[in-house]
Amino acid sequence: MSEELEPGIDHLAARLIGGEHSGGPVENTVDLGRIERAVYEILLAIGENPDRDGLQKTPARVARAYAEMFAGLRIDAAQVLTTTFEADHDEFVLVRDIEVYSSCEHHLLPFHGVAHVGYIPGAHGRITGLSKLARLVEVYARRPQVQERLTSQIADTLAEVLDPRGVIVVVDCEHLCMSMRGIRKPGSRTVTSAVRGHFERSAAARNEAMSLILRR
Ligand SMILES: Nc1nc2c(ncn2[C@@H]2O[C@H](COP(=O)(O)OP(=O)(O)OP(=O)(O)O)[C@@H](O)[C@H]2O)c(=O)[nH]1
Ligand SMILES: [Zn+2]
Repeated sequence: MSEELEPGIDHLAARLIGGEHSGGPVENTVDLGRIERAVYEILLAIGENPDRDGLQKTPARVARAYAEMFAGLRIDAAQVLTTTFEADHDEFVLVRDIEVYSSCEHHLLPFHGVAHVGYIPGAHGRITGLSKLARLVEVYARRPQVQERLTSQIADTLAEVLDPRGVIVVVDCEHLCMSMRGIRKPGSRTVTSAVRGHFERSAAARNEAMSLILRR
């Protein structure tokens, strides 16, 4: 079993989130060996034989998958937004339907769906690259999460770093912990929203943004 994170994994995580260029260096490492030992124990505990042919590499595979799924824990989200541009544009900017794969922190099962991220640039007219909004979603999604916190973390980081007039974030996901186990309601969606600045104060601005978010 490997004890240290393979160099390739950190690079993979870095590329996924933005890497040295926009996500900052990945400073800490995941203890792959520890995950492997734990997964080996889980396989024993469910009554499987972890040493049978098909399962021999499973603990190592799961460890690498976890390193990727939780790579966001080791990345400073604010670093993702360091590329900003001056622009005359002071109207609403929205990136819709950003695919989200996250893990619920209660069951470590996936929840997946879409995020819609919009903001109105601030008085200084600074905007960020559109892809950076999706990278911001990635950084927070690749952590053990609850959907409410994911939504507000995206909104708060945008509000802090860009100092925009307003921010609106809507996340719409299906939680596999509600679909494949427990209450077993496949297809149910959870929708969470977070508004900051102008969108908190103005119902008209909120409604206009929501109509663009919901437009099909
Ligand atoms: N608010 C919120 N709840 C979540 C999220 N993801 C999972 N949950 C819920 O977390 C709760 C955990 O409840 P518990 O009673 O401690 O755990 P449980 O016995 O496995 O619950 P059931 O899922 O109802 O079987 C469940 O109601 C989940 O649906 C999330 O992102 N936000
Ligand atoms: Zn869950």
